[in-house]
Amino acid sequence: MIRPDELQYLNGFGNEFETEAKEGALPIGQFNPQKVAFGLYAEQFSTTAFTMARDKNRRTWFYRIRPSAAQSDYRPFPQGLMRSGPITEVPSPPNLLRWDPLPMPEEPTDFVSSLVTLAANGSVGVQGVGVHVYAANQSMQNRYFYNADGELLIVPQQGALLLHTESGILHIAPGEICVIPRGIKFRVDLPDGTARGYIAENYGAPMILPERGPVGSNGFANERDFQAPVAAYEDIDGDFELVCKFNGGMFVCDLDHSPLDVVAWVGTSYPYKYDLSRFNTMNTVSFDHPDPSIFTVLTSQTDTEGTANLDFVIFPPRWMVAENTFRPPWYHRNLMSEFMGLIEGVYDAKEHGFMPGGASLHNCMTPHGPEAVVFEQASNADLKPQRYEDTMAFMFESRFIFEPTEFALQSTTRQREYHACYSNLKNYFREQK
Ligand SMILES: O=C(O)Cc1cc(O)ccc1O
Ligand SMILES: [Fe+2]
Repeated sequence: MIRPDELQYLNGFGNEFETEAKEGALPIGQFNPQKVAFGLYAEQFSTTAFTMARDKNRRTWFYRIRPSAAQSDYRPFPQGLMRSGPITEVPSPPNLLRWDPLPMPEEPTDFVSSLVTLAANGSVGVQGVGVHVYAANQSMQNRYFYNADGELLIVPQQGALLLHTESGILHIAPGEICVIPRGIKFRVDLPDGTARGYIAENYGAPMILPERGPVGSNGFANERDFQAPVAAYEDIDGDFELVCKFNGGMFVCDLDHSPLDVVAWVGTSYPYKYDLSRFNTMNTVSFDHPDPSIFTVLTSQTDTEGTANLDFVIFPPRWMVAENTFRPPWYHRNLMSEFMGLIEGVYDAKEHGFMPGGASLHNCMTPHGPEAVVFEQASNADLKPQRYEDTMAFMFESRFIFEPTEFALQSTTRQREYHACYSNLKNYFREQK
């Protein structure tokens, strides 16, 4: 298996990149010459409408051994526990919800077969988000996958992923993330034998970097730290399956060659990775607890300004220095709905029960905040500078209510007593009267 240090990347966010695995494969000065070099086929791949504004337009030209059209008809593929928004199989309760990590499978299970939907919102393929988890113990064999319903933001929690994509190869380990555009074909190898993590399937506008406002021209996630792969191709014949998720359904077709046969590409739509430790965290150096939007890595915007389809927010290691301040998250009720996961360590609002690989869901107007014991500690803490170490929680935040799946509500991993973490909050007012 390829080692991470053998891979090369193109640095930057939102750039038009060009890369060729064989010198001379990229046409110069035009996109579709009468004959492409080396007998390659030209194929345009668009992940925004042709007419999208120039700064948001995403399309890539592939120069490949065979066009993607060289494939069989599709037939149904087992749906498993993969679901899409809207979730109508069970009513969505406004309850606080939390889950233990998904156990590793006992049977050989690859990335695609292991996908389980915990929640989804919006309308598949158009706007909204699907929230999935994976727990796999086998590399994908003779099988490739693409998602026609949205881009995939993959957040590994345990075990690295080696992603062989049409655009090239990416290695992501826990602490890194990647985004795979809608439609890009890929297969997943597991360098560590097993892997577990979270996925936000973004049906809406492709993710971009949030504005920096008065912070200026540097900080938060910096463009130069995003990495796209260089072109790499497989020229192999054989019996292959191409699985796809399309309009919420799972389908499969046959191929007699590898679909990862792109020798060169130029464009603005490509997978990219980001190391979360590169996030330049901003926070108060005086008092009070800022809104968590200050930790936004990537955002998918809607037509309503400032109201995201999906924000990807992290809670990284950082110094806490706020004076005369209750430092953990305050108690709150929000318009925006919050799905949270934990990559490693402990999250400051929840020292118990929110485990690496686990998840919580606090939907629109569902009240939450620090558990009772954290309230006691933080209200009485000596407020010297304190470094939060070895921790990385994240949030998928959306304007649309995350509807849990039937599996999520019925699963034995669901912590039915989660709400009890608030039951010991005392009436101090009466004591102090
Ligand atoms: O609910 C949470 O833990 C996420 C969160 C963190 C924070 O610091 C402020 C608000 C918020 O929703
Ligand atoms: Fe919250």
